Amino acid sequence: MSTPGTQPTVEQVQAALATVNDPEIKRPITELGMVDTVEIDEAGVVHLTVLLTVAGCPLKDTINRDVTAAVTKVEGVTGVELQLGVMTAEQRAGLKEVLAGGKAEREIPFAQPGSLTKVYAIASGKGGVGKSSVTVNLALSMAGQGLRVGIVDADIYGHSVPAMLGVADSRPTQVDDLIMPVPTASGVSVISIGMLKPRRDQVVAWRGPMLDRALVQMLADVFWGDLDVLLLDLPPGTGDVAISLGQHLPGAEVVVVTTPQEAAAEVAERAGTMASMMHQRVVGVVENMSYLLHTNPDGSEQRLEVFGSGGGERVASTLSARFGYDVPLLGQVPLDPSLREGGDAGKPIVESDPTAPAARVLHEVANTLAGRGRGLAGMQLGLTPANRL
Ligand SMILES: Nc1ncnc2c1ncn2[C@@H]1O[C@H](COP(=O)(O)OP(=O)(O)OP(=O)(O)O)[C@@H](O)[C@H]1O
Repeated sequence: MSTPGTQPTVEQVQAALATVNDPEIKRPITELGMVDTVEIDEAGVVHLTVLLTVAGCPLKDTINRDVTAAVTKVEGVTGVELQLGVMTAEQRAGLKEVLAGGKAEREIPFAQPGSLTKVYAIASGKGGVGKSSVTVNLALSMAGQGLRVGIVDADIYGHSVPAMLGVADSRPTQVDDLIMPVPTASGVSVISIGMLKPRRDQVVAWRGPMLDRALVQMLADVFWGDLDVLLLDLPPGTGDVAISLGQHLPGAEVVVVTTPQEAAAEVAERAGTMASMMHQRVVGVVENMSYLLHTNPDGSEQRLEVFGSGGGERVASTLSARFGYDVPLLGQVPLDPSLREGGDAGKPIVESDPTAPAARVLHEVANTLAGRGRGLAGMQLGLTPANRL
């Protein structure tokens, strides 16, 4: 037993631990929430648990050595019993928050090589074809399967996603320069370019560099946590946002939304080609407003092709031929007043009327996209640097 006066205190041990940096993060382990428990017994032996960020951390020996050395130096310490544990997902989320909050340099988590988040950009040639409706319904359908889903609404003309999800009036909480995405009732996290404006009704003339900053802010300054899927609602066309996205997230894959109309299909092909120029893979085409189901007086059903037919098929086959890989038609979503009503009411059709034909098709598309694995097969290995285009 140590003599009176030399018994170390927990504070002294904590102060010693504060001198130990995590070797990878290069910040004190005490700041990172890695020190779990500290106890000192009567004999002056320090029993402590240090949590590693991931199991099998390759640098655990270094941490073990540094912690033991630092604590041994505290006056009165007669021994160190160090146990290494692993952070829970929640503790890791807390750690990430600490990191993102204090970071000067911004990093897009989804652009990091180890990112496990699938990123789908939903694009269209022209406005009003239902791109936002498709985005929110796919998100909710995937969330319904238990996936962690985030949406970035980058549509500068429409930014209608928050209203469709019932969070039109919500503003994101900000912790220092870290922005928390707005959670919806169904657990989807959303951030909209409209939320970055000081006032909702404010008109902003988004220009290239400003748009680029806004996109990076929505990707890097928002604490997304661990997402399985991130969906981006792009503005229609082949403009600045598509270029910025291609530069910042070349690994994003693109879903093209079109209507059956010839004119819509033609511009949709251009949006798809733009994505390919930015080395993004086009994973498929969704045809929306394909037909209206009409019940005849005799009870039989008929498909009224209000906007013509064949647009989705045409975009899919043109892009397949152009890129040399299969760009499938993922689904044909019928016109359905309850799809519009659901969007207007903040309760999209896959939740409000999940068995409606339109909802079924959207569920199918969501299943297809959610089921696509990661890997080189899904990546474009372009040789031209994106910023030269
Ligand atoms: N299949 C459908 N049946 C009925 N209404 C639909 C369908 N798809 C979309 N709509 C309605 O059409 C309107 C335009 O849809 P939406 O806002 O999703 O299009 P968008 O392509 O995102 O447009 P923008 O790019 O201009 O924002 C909305 O009112 C939406 O509710």
